[in-house]
Amino acid sequence: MKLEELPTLDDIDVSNKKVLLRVDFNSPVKDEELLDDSRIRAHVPTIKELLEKGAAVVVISHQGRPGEDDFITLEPHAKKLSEVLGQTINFVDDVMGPEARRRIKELKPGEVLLLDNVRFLAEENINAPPEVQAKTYLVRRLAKLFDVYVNDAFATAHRSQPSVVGFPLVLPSAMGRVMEKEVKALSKVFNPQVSPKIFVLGGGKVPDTIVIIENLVKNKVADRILTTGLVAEVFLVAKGVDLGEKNMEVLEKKGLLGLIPKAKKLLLAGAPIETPLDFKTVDEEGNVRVEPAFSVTGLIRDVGPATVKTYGELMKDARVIVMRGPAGVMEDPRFREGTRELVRLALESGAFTIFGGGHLTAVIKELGMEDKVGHISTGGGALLSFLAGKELPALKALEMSKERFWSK
Ligand SMILES: Nc1ncnc2c1ncn2[C@@H]1O[C@H](COP(=O)(O)OP(=O)(O)O)[C@@H](O)[C@H]1O
Ligand SMILES: O=C(OP(=O)(O)O)[C@H](O)COP(=O)(O)O
Repeated sequence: MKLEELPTLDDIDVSNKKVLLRVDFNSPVKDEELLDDSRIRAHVPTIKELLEKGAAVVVISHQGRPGEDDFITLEPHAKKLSEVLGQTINFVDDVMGPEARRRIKELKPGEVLLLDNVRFLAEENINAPPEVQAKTYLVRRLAKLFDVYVNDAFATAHRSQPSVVGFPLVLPSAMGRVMEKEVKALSKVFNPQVSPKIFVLGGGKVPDTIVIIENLVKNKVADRILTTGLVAEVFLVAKGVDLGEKNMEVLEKKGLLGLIPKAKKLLLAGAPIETPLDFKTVDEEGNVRVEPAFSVTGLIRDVGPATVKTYGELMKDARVIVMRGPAGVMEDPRFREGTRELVRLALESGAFTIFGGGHLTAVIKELGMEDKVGHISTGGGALLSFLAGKELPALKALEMSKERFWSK
């Protein structure tokens, strides 16, 4: 099935219906506060449209992952949503317990209820095929309270989790406006014929990024891959560079050392992967300095100026630049410069730019350069999986839903 053939809000009747709307409100967080509200704002048109069409809208999302600092309640998201929607949002600190179910049942057309972080449920943290996820407690408990399921969470479309792929198998389903816009825009802007294509990949989700790099290389999508963030550290170690005890400890604690053989394999196969020349580091006394990548003594926090310059030069040759994940720990203003400069250089390069992930969206806004961007995706991993030619489970599930409910 072609993606354009998936049902949208134009194809479903939601008047007086109870709609379960999966969004991605997952936002950068510091000290339990939201650092950026772009993802919340992005879903407002879908929510407004459903309300205007007479639906009672129950919104479901995740935030962070268990064990991470950003794994928090959606209470701040509810406050923000009320503000940007200009309407009071009902919030329940529960997902499928008696209180949540009571509030869902009582919700009236024109009202919005936000459930709490769906990853508070163990089931949501497991990836499995749609048929399996349709049988989870979450889906069995909640599906009977709804008439329609709408998936607007493009940024989570690469996850095969119950709230993404389980509901479409048991409820008539459609894409929300964000999902529709992303899928249509990316299919249009990402022309396989236009090259060179440079991918600048950073951030902290290294296992996902390595799988994506494998696909980018296998399908010959990327002409060059410039690594930053923790992704770069793994590739440097794979090249045999000694990053020092402290950085190796970080990689070990994050469970990233196991990825080194995969990274080595990619390098040995001649994958066009570049690594940073220098880093901004911090020592135990809190002194920040720039150190060459091959003789690092402090804790790596950002890429250094030589890396920015070299990557900037390489980006000048690109016709398409895809960037995802920050180059350093940009939550700390002392380590924001690498990410900011790389974003700026990409935007000034003249290439068509595609940015993904919550952190970079925040930087583009901060630079005030939104008008120079080719496409800002709400997704990071989902965007790259899509561009690397992988099937997105969320779309696959919507396709299965269409076959089950729409062809009758
Ligand atoms: N060298 C580094 N060491 C530790 N953490 C890093 C490093 N570089 C980036 N990070 C962290 O990666 C996180 C963002 O990664 P990720 O979630 O993959 O990006 P995004 O949300 O933009 O998709 C940030 O919290 C940032 O602090
Ligand atoms: O922020 C997200 O992905 P991204 O960092 O790749 O953009 C999505 O909310 C998915 O989150 P996950 O990678 O914890 O499944």
